[in-house]
Amino acid sequence: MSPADAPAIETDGLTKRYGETTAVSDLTMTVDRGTVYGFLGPNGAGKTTTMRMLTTLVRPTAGTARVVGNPITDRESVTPHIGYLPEEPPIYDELTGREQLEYAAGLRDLPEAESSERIESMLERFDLLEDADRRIEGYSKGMRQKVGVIQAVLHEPAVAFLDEPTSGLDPRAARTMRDTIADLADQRMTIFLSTHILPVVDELADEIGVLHDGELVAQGDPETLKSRAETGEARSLEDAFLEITQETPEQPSEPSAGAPAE
Ligand SMILES: Nc1ncnc2c1ncn2[C@@H]1O[C@H](COP(=O)(O)OP(=O)(O)OP(=O)(O)O)[C@@H](O)[C@H]1O
Repeated sequence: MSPADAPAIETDGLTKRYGETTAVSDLTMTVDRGTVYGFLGPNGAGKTTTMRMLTTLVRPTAGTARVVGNPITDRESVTPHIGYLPEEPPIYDELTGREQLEYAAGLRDLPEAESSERIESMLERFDLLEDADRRIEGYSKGMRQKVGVIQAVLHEPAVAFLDEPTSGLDPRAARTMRDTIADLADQRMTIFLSTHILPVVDELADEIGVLHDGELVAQGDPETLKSRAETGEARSLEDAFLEITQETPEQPSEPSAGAPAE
């Protein structure tokens, strides 16, 4: 399969252990191109570890994964196709917002004319134009977050991994963020979206995966996850999430509703 036809993400038995702790256990999943995949799970479920493996920052203990057809063990083949917004975006206090984005574009070898146009339009979209020539050390948390997101998608990667993209944003900026994610997905970018803010996932995700104690315990589109398996009755995504991730030591991997994970 050529990279152009390959799914955005495919994992097979992906596992990461840290000593006695199994952070991610036998994760097998497929994310289609151009979709928003909501990646949910309680604190410590293994979401960040999964994203760090898929972005080549951490090596799996076992299993395999491909991002647009490229094995994650081959960092050079994967990185041109991905963007990553981690919890703490890698930005430099001593640069201005605009300089930071120009620097990020340079690392990606973007042609200057194209990148400066894109930087301007993203700065405008996120209401950062007025502050673009101030040093980042004077930015608020939300302003830093905006710069982090812009630099994750500036090179129009095939897959953007976004960890809590609306963190620290005021309601208007959070709205802009959600609209931007929807626009990017319309342009066939795949968004791998990890957040605890369930209405954001409910609004944007085509598919949701729920991780619990390192295992994928439920997967499906939002409506499927929200409908009670036994009665078909609808509930909120929050109710579904709480039910799926409640501690059931006797049957730890049996979600009570929603499509079971593959
Ligand atoms: N570098 C590490 N060394 C040891 N244990 C780790 C390391 N990174 C993660 N873990 C452990 O792996 C498990 C999964 O952590 P991870 O950060 O992936 O969870 P998460 O789902 O992203 O949580 P949160 O929602 O709180 O950010 C946790 O038990 C954590 O303590």
